[in-house]
Amino acid sequence: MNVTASGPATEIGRLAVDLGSRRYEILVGGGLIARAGSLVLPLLKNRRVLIVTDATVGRLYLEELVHSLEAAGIRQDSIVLPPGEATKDFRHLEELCSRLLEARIERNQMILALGGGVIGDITGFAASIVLRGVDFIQIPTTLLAQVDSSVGGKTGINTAQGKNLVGSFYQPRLVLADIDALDSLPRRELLAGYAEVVKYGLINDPAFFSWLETHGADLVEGDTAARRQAVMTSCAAKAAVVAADEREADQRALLNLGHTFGHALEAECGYTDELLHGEAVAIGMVMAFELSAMLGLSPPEDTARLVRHLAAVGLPTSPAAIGRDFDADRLIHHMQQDKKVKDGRLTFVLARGIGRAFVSREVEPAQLEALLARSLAA
Ligand SMILES: NC(=O)c1ccc[n+]([C@@H]2O[C@H](COP(=O)([O-])OP(=O)(O)OC[C@H]3O[C@@H](n4cnc5c(N)ncnc54)[C@H](O)[C@@H]3O)[C@@H](O)[C@H]2O)c1
Ligand SMILES: O=C(O)C(=O)C[C@@H](O)[C@H](O)[C@H](O)COP(=O)(O)O
Ligand SMILES: [Zn+2]
Repeated sequence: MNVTASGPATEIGRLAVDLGSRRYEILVGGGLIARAGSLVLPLLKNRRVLIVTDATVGRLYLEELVHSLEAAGIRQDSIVLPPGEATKDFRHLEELCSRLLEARIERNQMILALGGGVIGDITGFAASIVLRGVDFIQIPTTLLAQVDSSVGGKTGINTAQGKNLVGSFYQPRLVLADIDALDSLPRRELLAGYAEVVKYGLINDPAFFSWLETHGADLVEGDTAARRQAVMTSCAAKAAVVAADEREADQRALLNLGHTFGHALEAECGYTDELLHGEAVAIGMVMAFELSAMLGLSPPEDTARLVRHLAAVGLPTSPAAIGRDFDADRLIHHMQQDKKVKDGRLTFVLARGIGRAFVSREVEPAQLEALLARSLAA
């Protein structure tokens, strides 16, 4: 943990994702939506943009964004999709592409994705395929999107076979993370995003995990400085991984900690509000630590410490918290669709303790079954 984010809330924190000619900046601070016009202007080849948002975010922030663009002399059209994970599907992708084309989008125009991870993922994917590629900018409005989904260029949709199974690697040209937008976020959504923040501590930053144990509750309760610090630290961690391994040949898989289990739980819940992505990740991270402890790799005290912290802020820590019965075979069936499967073998992100995650293809089917039997009985 070496990013410091002091200074007034309106001061802009700047980070970069170093991808050579596709390098882009992540700007973090207050009031960025209101300043978006002047911030995006230098990247535009044409003074017309297309905004994609969802109905909830649109009601809250579209007018402010449009006003800021107009003040900078930028014309805009907007497309509003329904809120929620169910929007990340083929039907809405088709609708979005059609509406971009009906709006006569041109290759030299910019798309602005204003919203959470759902809007960022589907808009980024549409941007990568419409006219064979149009530039886009991420304006993330959830904690999850600010610390994770807006950075790194994973775009896509869910399919009947599983989570994010159709998509592309397509980097944005800029990320504008306006931390003031987090003030209107429902607590449940904020907590879901917090799970991905905790993930960075668990992967390779034990000092950040300790910092979260001290400041996490303040962050959840609305402490702007704590939010800014957490977004900066998370984005710096993600940017470093993405710059080193953009297409997940190797170490980017660490960012998937908790996701092999989490995505299987989400699939079983049908991508509804029953289980949010971040909640699934919280439970999945505990399961990854339990599996690591079961294999004698990680001290059981670290699993207990993780569970204590997640529970203290109000996140679920086991499948039982979801309130439905899961079948181990069905979860394994979903896991077999994971994009990390190689030569038919599941890949897991395990840990040797907090801050010491690693990628493993050594988990035997019987060990996974034993872990699931234990987790599902808890
Ligand atoms: N591409 C990646 O690297 C990556 C990383 C992590 C997660 N994801 C994906 O992100 C998605 C989850 O994203 P999410 O948690 O942001 O969900 P989301 O986009 O569904 O947003 C959550 C809810 O909050 C509302 N909302 C958004 N901003 C708001 C605000 N400022 N105030 C009030 N309400 C607001 C939305 O309308 C929505 O109802 C999942 O599909 C997940 O797979 C992608
Ligand atoms: O950026 C990454 O890489 C991640 O794995 C971040 C995850 O938090 C995110 O949920 C991602 O969409 C999962 O990727 P997937 O490849 O498992 O679908
Ligand atoms: Zn995730």
